[in-house]
Amino acid sequence: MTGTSLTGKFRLAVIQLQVTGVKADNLSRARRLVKEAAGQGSRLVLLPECFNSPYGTSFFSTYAERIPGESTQVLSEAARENQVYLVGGSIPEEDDGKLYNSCTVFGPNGELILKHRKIHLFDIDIPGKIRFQESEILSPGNSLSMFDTAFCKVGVGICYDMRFAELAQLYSRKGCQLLVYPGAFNMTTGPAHWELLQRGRALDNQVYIATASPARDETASYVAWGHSAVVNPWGEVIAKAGAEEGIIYADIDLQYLAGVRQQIPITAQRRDDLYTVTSVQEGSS
Ligand SMILES: NC(=O)CCC(=O)C(=O)O
Repeated sequence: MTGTSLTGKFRLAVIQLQVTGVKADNLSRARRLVKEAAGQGSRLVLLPECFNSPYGTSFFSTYAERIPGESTQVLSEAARENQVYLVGGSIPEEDDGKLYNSCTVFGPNGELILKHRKIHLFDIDIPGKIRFQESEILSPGNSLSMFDTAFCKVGVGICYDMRFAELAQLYSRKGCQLLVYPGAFNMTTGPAHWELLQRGRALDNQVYIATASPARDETASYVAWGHSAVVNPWGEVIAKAGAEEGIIYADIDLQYLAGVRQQIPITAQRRDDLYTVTSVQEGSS
């Protein structure tokens, strides 16, 4: 279903969850915070990357689940009970002997409407700072992932996926007005790039961007930067968390987005005769 509400506005909530090693606690806290967000009028709620498990290659196989499974059952119920679109962050997914970093999205009836497997695995090596190799354990997804809501079309990426401008551009060209990235940047790249990337993706594509990080836990093996945020199509940060657990809210205004696109009409001005970004998955939606 496409289209917008009568006002062209809807409320988005981003949950910056404190993720612990106890899966049941992560699930119950996520469920409680989804309810709280819905109670504040949110129609779309976003959870962080790896919301049911500590983030780290040594944890993925232990916490991995099939989909559907325990964690996605909780997400489905939370979406249905609260009548929200729920972007369920991500979980380590096990399928056919492989592990993926997968985001599931549920509609207000609790039905699974999308599964996105992280396309770009987080493999970096910054000497003296951080080395992380998701590809030692995980397999990449191979699909773009978009879903329709009653308000607008939404594109999904997971964390490192945000570094790839082409993906965001394709989502925008396919009609997405909001891009969501569950993510877990770290204490090196977080302060340097997290907000910059979000503002860049928003400005380049004249879309809203929402990111959800786990809350910071200084005792964890991987310390997440936090600072979940929402950025508008003008490139302004309109909601931002600190390092701790909490919910941030933003009103997504599609008339405002249309106004920005009208004032600075880069889409119509693009020189498709000189350059283009194409998907090998034409028709994917
Ligand atoms: N979980 C991730 O993909 C982390 C990405 C990250 O920190 C980056 O700098 O990129």
